[in-house]
Amino acid sequence: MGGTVEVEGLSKTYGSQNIWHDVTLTLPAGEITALLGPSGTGKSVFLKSVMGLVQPEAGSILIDGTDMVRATEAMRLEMRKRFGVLFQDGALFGSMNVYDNVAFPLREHTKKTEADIRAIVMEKLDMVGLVGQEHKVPGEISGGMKKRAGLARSLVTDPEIILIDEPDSGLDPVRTSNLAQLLVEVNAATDATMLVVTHNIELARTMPDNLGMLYRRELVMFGPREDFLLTDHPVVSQFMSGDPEGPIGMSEEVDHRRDEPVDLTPAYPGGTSILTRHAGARPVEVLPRQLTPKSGRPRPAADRHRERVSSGAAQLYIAPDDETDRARSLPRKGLVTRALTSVGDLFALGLDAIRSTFRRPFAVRELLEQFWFVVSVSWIPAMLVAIPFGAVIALQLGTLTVQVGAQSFTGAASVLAVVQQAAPIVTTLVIAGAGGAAICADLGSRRIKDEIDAMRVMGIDPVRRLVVPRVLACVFAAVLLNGLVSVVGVIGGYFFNVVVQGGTPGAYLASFTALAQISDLWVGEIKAVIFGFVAGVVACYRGLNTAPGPKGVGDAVNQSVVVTFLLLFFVNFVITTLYLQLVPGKGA
Ligand SMILES: Nc1ncnc2c1ncn2[C@@H]1O[C@H](COP(=O)(O)OP(=O)(O)OP(=O)(O)O)[C@@H](O)[C@H]1O
Repeated sequence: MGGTVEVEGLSKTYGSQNIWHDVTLTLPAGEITALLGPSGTGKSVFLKSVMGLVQPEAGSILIDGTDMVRATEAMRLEMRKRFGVLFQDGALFGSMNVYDNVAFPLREHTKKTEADIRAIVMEKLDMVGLVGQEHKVPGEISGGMKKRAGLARSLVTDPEIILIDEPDSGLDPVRTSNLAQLLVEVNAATDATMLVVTHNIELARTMPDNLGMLYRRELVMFGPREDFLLTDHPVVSQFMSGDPEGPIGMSEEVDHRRDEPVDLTPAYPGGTSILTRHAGARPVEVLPRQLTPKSGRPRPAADRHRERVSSGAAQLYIAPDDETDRARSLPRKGLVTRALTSVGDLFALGLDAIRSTFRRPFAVRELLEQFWFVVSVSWIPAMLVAIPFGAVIALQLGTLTVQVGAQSFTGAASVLAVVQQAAPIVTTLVIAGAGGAAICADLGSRRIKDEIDAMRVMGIDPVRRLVVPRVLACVFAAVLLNGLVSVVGVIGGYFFNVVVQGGTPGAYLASFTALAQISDLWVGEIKAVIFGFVAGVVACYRGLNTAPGPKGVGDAVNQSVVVTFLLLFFVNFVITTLYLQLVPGKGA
């Protein structure tokens, strides 16, 4: 049987926006519970809080004794292995076909053979009617198929708690009913605790054992279907009948701002229920029929639920009308506080990436793919920039040394300028502009498609799986390209100094060997390592923290490139100053 989820006094804010506060409810073990509410009332935020993906400011979420609010990320990753989650659009990984998507949690968390994995995957695909479609990638299947594939993936590890975000979104009524029936069959077969977020009235009437409703930042009602569906609470009955008249308006923001209390007198006096109104002239005094498994398999949760209702253990909760709490608004964090928080989070991600580099299993394939990708998009621009850069430095220094009568130092000055300064900066600017921007866009679009959250709820750490390979790819690519850019820059400088400005080849090389030392060459590569690391961490940080929507991804890419450039010049200044102070020049 699935676990019990006990939510106590839970509150969540975003900036100054109070999403909901003091939410208290219990998801009874093995039963199906639906959470309803108009758009924007924070149903998805609540679901993510239960998964530990969103951090509420107050309250607790106890799952068999573990508090998801206070648990460390490592504990949450472990707890989430007990969850199966179906996101709104399935949150399938776009780079894998349906089969690999469904097999993913088994490959990550079990030592099963491929033959065993195949048997489980095909059984789940059969359950959701997707046999024959397993070789298609998410871009080739319909919204409904994505949902069913997401459901199959959420079931492969036999989860104890199944969380489902809007199973009906984007589906026609028949497929919605089929999916609801499928969820009931799954509940009968697994006895898992299920929480379904929806605003589909038919689904809410026929599927769950318990229902709750969020409205105007609070849980207005929660309890067994037998009571909830027969209530005359104006908010609940308006919502359940889809009536445009009533306390629920066009937008949650406007509803929030209204300061008058909700009128709790029934809109339809005389004890008529929402069901009566649904049936028009024919009064219906009984509950709508609840879906039962067509397989004929008994649903143990239904018996336990009946028992709880008849013994009086299951009670309907109705929120008191409390205006003061509702009107509460929180102070917004200042710009400086937000900037400092971002810098702190960026550092924390950098440290986490270093720590996670030494954790197993290491995503070698992802590293190789990312390294190849970063090098392939960066090497041509890097080379094209290196030649004029080397030439400009050689011409400038060549002219200057002639002016002061020190032509014999031209070689040393140009090579050191290219190797120590120009090459690492050029390389990393190109890596940040080409590779880093693409990494940021990739992670950002995965985030807005819920792929990152899907990974976390499967108990997989995105830092180990996604960030470490990308950061290391940037570091290795920076070292490799820095070497190439140095060579091309030095050759370019030699060509312009010796061929164009008439310098002597022997003097060019002799001055270099006389004045430069091996550490001068090393410092360039050390800079490349550090700059590559900075470019990779900033790109991943902005990608993983992208705001919702395509504009959010665009903004994140822009900020990632700008922030990397600023950091690079600052870090270069610090390293150069330290090097020149700490390492005496040859012959100094
Ligand atoms: N990461 C976030 N940052 C800031 N605000 C957020 C974030 N996620 C959600 N919100 C805000 O929280 C509120 C509730 O959003 P949520 O998606 O939970 O609503 P919902 O009830 O699931 O709506 P719908 O039924 O339309 O999906 C919205 O105002 C949304 O803008």
